[in-house]
Amino acid sequence: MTRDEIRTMTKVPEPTLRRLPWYLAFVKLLRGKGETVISSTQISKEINVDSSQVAKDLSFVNVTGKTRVGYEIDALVEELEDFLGFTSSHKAFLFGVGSLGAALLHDSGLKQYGLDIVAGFDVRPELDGQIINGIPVYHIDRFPAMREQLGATIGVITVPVDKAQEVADQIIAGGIKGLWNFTPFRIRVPENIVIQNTSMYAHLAVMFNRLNSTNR
Ligand SMILES: NC(=O)c1ccc[n+]([C@@H]2O[C@H](COP(=O)([O-])OP(=O)(O)OC[C@H]3O[C@@H](n4cnc5c(N)ncnc54)[C@H](O)[C@@H]3O)[C@@H](O)[C@H]2O)c1
Repeated sequence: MTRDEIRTMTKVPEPTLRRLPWYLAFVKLLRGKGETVISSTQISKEINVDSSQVAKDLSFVNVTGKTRVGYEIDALVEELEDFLGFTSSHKAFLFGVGSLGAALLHDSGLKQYGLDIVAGFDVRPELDGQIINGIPVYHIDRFPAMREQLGATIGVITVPVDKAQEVADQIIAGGIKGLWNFTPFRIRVPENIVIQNTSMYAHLAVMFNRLNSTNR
């Protein structure tokens, strides 16, 4: 079996997937400063991750470092972006154009990372037909037709917590395959559906807890 075949068959550990964007951001910064090569030791020092772990993480990506020289930065950036799915465009719909949903529609950074929100949906009639940051907003009733027309397969969920499951069921039935859930509700999904829960507040709780224990 070739190295590439082994790579595609191996399930990438989630911690690796979480660390790789940190490496990417760092090497892009270095590239901006005119650097052309980087070693895993340098990445390790900057990101504060063991250098053998950095090498192991990068072994999932299609790059090979040269002994005592390291990785070519251009190639590393290109391969990391490609590997992380940031170079291809993933079409998404956003459900719940309230305070968080509208803020996400305003975030142009998502597109740079490969998430292209092509429409927003809400139940409030006054939002139907509005354009936010170039993105059209429709009444949720128009979801089946728009799904057919625009072909998005990812749903960003920013509805009130008590509506999360209902909206998820509705959009999965309509063909959505991946959910990026911002609500604090643990949405249940069929096995073939990918779900990613994201909470700023969970990170905040970790920070508060650490602050309390370090400043005691
Ligand atoms: N993950 C995070 O870090 C984070 C941060 C902020 C808020 N949240 C969560 O995000 C969600 C939204 O918060 P918010 O402050 O933007 O609330 P909000 O009330 O401002 O917005 C919710 C929107 O959803 C719409 N909505 C209600 N039912 C709907 C349905 N069936 N289909 C489509 N749209 C529907 C409402 O009309 C409203 O516009 C909440 O669940 C909140 O807990 C998460």
